[in-house]
Amino acid sequence: MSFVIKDLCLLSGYSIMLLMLQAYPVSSFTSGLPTVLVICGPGNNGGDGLVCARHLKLFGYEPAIFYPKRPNKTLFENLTTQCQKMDIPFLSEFPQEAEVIDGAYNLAIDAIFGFSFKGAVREPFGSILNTLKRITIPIASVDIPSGWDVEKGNPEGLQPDMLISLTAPKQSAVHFSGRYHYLGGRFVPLALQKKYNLSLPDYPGTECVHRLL
Ligand SMILES: NC(=O)C1=CN([C@@H]2O[C@H](COP(=O)(O)OP(=O)(O)OC[C@H]3O[C@@H](n4cnc5c(N)ncnc54)[C@H](OP(=O)(O)O)[C@@H]3O)[C@@H](O)[C@H]2O)[C@H](O)CC1
Repeated sequence: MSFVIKDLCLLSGYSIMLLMLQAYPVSSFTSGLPTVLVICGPGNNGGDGLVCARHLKLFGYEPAIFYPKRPNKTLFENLTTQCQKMDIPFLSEFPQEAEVIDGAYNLAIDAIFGFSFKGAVREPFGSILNTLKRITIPIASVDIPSGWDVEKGNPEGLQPDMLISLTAPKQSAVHFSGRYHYLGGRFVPLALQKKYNLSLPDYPGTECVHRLL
């Protein structure tokens, strides 16, 4: 059964936005605008970030995107255009100082790498992750904290406040120690659940997300 990646990115990105509304509602941002920094990587995890930014904007947040390595693929070009047409700013460079990020944003969304991350981090993402490790505003990681091994995690890596597992929690999720762990993406057909012996929780009613922690 082949999924259409773009649909799954769209569903995942929407699910991610729903969790933001639950865990970090606009009203909780006491210091002014609910500004959110979305850092997008070069693959589908980055695609999730683009979709999430667009939905956050619709719900009253003020996202800004840093997207340093953009694949020459129509899907990602279109997702980028959608954000541009919604006046979501794309940063031309990444603030190296953690204090600058802490001062300008109330939340960071880590949509850099998901389950295809492997090996030593290649630039510019090594520097980006080093800065993100020093910020004090909450970080929400999409699917897997970027820089973590999908199974073993990374004790020296990012320690996000929120983890949004997509489809099913990855093995590394056992190492997650933040406050919020959600499962998003109500799009796994029963046949696939049975085929991969996935024991996914039931989503109540019309919910697309499920809080695990
Ligand atoms: N695949 C699906 O069914 C869906 C996935 N979703 C989300 O997407 C990710 C997995 O997406 P994928 O595109 O397979 O890969 P990533 O986004 O995790 O990584 C993308 C690229 O990152 C580069 N990379 C990998 N390792 C490193 C490294 N050590 N240093 C620097 N860069 C690295 C690599 O690109 P290169 O061109 O540089 O080789 C990867 O291609 C999944 O986790 C979900 O979040 C959708 O949500 C739904 C469907």
